[in-house]
Amino acid sequence: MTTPYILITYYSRHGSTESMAKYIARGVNKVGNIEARIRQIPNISVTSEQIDAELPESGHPYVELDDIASCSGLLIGSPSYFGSMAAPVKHLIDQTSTLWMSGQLCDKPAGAFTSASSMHGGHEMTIQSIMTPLLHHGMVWLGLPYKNKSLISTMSGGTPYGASHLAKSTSESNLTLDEQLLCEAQGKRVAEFALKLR
Ligand SMILES: Cc1cc2nc3c(=O)[nH]c(=O)nc-3n(C[C@H](O)[C@H](O)[C@H](O)COP(=O)(O)O)c2cc1C
Repeated sequence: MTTPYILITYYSRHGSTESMAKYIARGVNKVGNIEARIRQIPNISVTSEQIDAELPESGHPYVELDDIASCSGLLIGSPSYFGSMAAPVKHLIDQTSTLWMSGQLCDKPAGAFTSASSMHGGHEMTIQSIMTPLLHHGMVWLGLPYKNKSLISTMSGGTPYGASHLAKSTSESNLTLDEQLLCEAQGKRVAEFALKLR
């Protein structure tokens, strides 16, 4: 029997959201009997003729529809772009209509995480923008409960809707300890629920 996995898929241009994905995977892998699968979301092109390379130049492999279809839980990460998910993330989600019709994601746990460069620039809104389509899929939305003390102590990212990182500059991807702990807590929670819901 294959080990169940939580798919952590993200888009990241400057590394912050990718960094969060790694901490979230740590939380998943702490649970046991379930593993983290990290996949990046490819960028999209402004010219429809351009074909992306099949393999990314660096980092995690590109996500495929099969990764999404067979996961036991899903965590999607996006930088905050104008208070919403980045276009490549929406583009990926818009390719999941076959999974919506077959109900393959229904009753599976889900969450989202984001990196944003200003404190009030849309952390929560970005996470909520990802929540909407995943609710259409019938997924069971999981936030971050306040029993995680880092939600109170954080002076940067971290929301009850999902993990976030405050990247003070575009290239700043170092998470604070509170942000790291919240990422881990989110991964662990989704993994635990995935095992309960199976
Ligand atoms: C097109 C664009 C729009 C952005 N919009 C926002 C925004 O609305 N709020 C915000 O706080 N940061 C915004 N940012 C900053 C990014 O969210 C931030 O740099 C993020 O940490 C990048 O994540 P990455 O390192 O994973 O690429 C924007 C950046 C770009 C390029």
